[in-house]
Amino acid sequence: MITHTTMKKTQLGSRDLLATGGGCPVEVFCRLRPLKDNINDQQTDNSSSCIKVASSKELILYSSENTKNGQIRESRYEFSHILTDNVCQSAAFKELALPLLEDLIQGKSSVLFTYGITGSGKTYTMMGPLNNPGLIPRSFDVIFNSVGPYLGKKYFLRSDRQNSYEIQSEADILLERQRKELQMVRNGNNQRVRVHELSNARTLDTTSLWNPQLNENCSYFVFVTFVEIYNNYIYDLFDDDILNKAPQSKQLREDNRGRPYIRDVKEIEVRTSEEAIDLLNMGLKRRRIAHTQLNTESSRSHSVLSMRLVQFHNDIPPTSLTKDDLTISTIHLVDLAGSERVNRAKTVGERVKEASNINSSLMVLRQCFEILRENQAQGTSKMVPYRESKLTSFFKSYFDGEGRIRMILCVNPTVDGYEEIQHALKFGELTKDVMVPRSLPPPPPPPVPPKTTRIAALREIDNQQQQNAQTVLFTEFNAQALIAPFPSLEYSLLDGTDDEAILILQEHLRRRIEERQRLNMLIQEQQDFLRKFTLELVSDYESTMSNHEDLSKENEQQTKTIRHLQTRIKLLEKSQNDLYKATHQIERDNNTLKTQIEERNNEIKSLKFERRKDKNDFENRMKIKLNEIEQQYINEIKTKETQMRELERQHDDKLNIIRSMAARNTITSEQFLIPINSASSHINFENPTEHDYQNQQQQYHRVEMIISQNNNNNNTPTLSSTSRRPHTPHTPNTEPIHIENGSGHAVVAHPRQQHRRSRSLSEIWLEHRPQGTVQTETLLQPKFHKKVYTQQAPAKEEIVRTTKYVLTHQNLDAQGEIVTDFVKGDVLPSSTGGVNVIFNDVERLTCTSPPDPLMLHKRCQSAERTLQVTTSQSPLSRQGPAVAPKRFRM
Ligand SMILES: Nc1ncnc2c1ncn2[C@@H]1O[C@H](COP(=O)(O)OP(=O)(O)OP(=O)(O)O)[C@@H](O)[C@H]1O
Repeated sequence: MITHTTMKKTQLGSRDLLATGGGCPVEVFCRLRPLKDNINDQQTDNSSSCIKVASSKELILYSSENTKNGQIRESRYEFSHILTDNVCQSAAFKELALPLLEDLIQGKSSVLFTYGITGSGKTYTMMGPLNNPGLIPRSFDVIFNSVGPYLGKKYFLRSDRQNSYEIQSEADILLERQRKELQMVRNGNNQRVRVHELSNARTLDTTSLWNPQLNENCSYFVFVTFVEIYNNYIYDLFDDDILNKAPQSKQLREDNRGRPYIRDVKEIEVRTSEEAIDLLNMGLKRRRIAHTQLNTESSRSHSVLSMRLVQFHNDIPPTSLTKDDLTISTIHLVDLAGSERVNRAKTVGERVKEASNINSSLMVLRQCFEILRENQAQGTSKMVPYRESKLTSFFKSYFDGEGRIRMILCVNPTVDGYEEIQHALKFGELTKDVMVPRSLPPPPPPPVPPKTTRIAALREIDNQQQQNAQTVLFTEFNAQALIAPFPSLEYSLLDGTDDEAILILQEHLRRRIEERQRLNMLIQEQQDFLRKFTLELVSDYESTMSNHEDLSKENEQQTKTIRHLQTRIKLLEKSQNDLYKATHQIERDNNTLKTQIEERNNEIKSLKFERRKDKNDFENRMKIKLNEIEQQYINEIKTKETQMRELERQHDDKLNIIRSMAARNTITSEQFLIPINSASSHINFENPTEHDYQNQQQQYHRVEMIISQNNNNNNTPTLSSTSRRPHTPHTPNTEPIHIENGSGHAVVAHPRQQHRRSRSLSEIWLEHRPQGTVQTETLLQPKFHKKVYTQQAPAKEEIVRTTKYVLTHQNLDAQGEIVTDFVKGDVLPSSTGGVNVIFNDVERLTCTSPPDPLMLHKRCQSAERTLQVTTSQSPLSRQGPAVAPKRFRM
């Protein structure tokens, strides 16, 4: 029965098993390398050791640099066992590998790693030199010393290439043997001869395996495979194709029980230690090594030598033997490539790539152990990254409990590798705490017949053979009797009457007849036996043939299934490759997009930066411009202020004149109300604007009109001199002026609004009344003391003699009434000797039809302060007015 115990373990799960106490720890042994290289007899660069062995399980590591307070830093590490530098190869073998070989014979699997930094003695420990072999050659010796006498027939088992074996028929065995011999003849056997020479040169390990449980009633078969994992690709070191320039890497697969196996790997049946060591040496020659600064022969790949022991009980007849009757156990001896720091090993080119691959696969191994430990210590269930490297994928089932795991931590205790040693020791100590599920014990062996039974059986066979031989001898004896010579009758036959002779002859003939009858009977018996035997044979043959046919059919069926499965696998592989390609493409696209996004982001950043810079520039320019504009406006305002002051000064002069005139004149009509604080009359004397100035001008004009009317009507209230407006508009007198009219009503006038134009007698008016001007019948007419009248455009000489100019202009308004404008101006001499007329006033006389008397009455009642004059009292008669009554508004 096959005793691969992995699957059940895997299904149970390591945590469950550990929880139930079913785990066993990874055993970590530390082997110290002597400082002096025994082989090359070279002293290493740094001859002082940084390691001191404290006990068989503990060592102390000393730092090369002192601490701050001048003390040497030391750290302690504990392992399952420490092998000091004086432990020889044989002792190391007994300590490290022998227990695993005992397990192997008992049907248990295991894996033994050598781990360490480059040049620490891993290959030395595993392979060793010819005269001082390492663990692998010694393991071969011990295994063949133990099971050698009980090896089964060669080629009886053939690997199914999926971790199991098929049982071969006699014919298949014969064919296989012929094939192999033919192959050897074809190969010229050169290589084998050469490696045989090597194996003969080595020192044989005579250690015999003490194994009381070795079952002598079993047949044993030993198979070996040898692969290397280089740059995360698996190569078969037994495959001659590896000598090609571009060797094909092997795929890692899982069998139907989830155990990894290497597809199409060459598994060679070995019958002697020499044969195995020959193969080992052949593989080693093919393994990739290189010269580095730290090791003249540095392994650039992880090598895995797997020795598989298959056993079955002899009491099972070969014809009824099945796969399930086989007990298969494996030991994997793994020589890991050394971790190395590129700057220390001074590697370049291809070596750097190798080193990075080595380091990364070792890192995955470390991560697996670390996560396993974390999961176990903290009860977490983090995913263990087995699949991240071929090395860990291959041994995944061992982490799940297929067998024991042992690790030899090789250390070269030179001081200059302190940090790396510390790293390796830490890892070793951590690994020691990792638990792997315990392998299930192999199934109980089928009842083994006692040794005596076997011998008795052999004796029985021997007796039977002897009996058969005797039967044959007996038969031969009787045959001799059958041809026994007649008795001598020379004398008797001469005389026909010789009765005595006749009697003798008769007797002889009678005996011969009897003998012949007996022989005939015997022959008959033999014939019957033969016939029966032949019939049995025939029937056996027929049944065998029918079985054979059945098997052939089954075989065909299975071959078809295999082919079908192979096709499917190919298809799956193809689709997997496609998926890989697609994934790679997606990754590439992804990277491209990421790069593009980064570029865009950078562009956006630079644009933002530029925009911010532009904005700052613009703001600065704006500030400068605003300052300039502000300055310009301030200058303009100052100029305007100066101009305004000048105008004010001129008007002050005029006002002074008006004031003096106003002191002599009276206001007659109470209807002439000067609006006080109305929107139109409001002037800001503090900061007078052009509009204020115009308003002021209009007020002057009104006052003039009032004065003009007063002169006509002689019905005037008195304007007290105290109520005159102040001299300057900047210091306005806000007190109202009280004016009494003739009817005793008090009217209020604002002193500032009582400006009037100068009426100095020195003024000479030039009245320009164009031809066709209609004489209106208005009551109010402008009056000029001294005036020159003209209908034409005045000549320069006429204007020079005058100081004031007035132009009478008429037009019709929307109601068809005549509107008369008196446009007035000051005549001022110009600097070039001419004159300028500066127009500064317009008086308008407007005629409007009178409103409804009722409405008029109402309006008079209201407190509306509008200046109005009613010139006609005639209401609307039935006949209608001959001349429409007029109302004048100023
Ligand atoms: N225990 C030892 N006794 C004597 N010599 C040793 C021992 N261990 C290692 N050496 C020597 O040290 C040198 C380096 O050893 P080895 O090649 O085994 O290192 P390694 O760890 O396999 O290195 P790499 O990882 O680079 O392959 C070899 O010359 C070897 O002979």
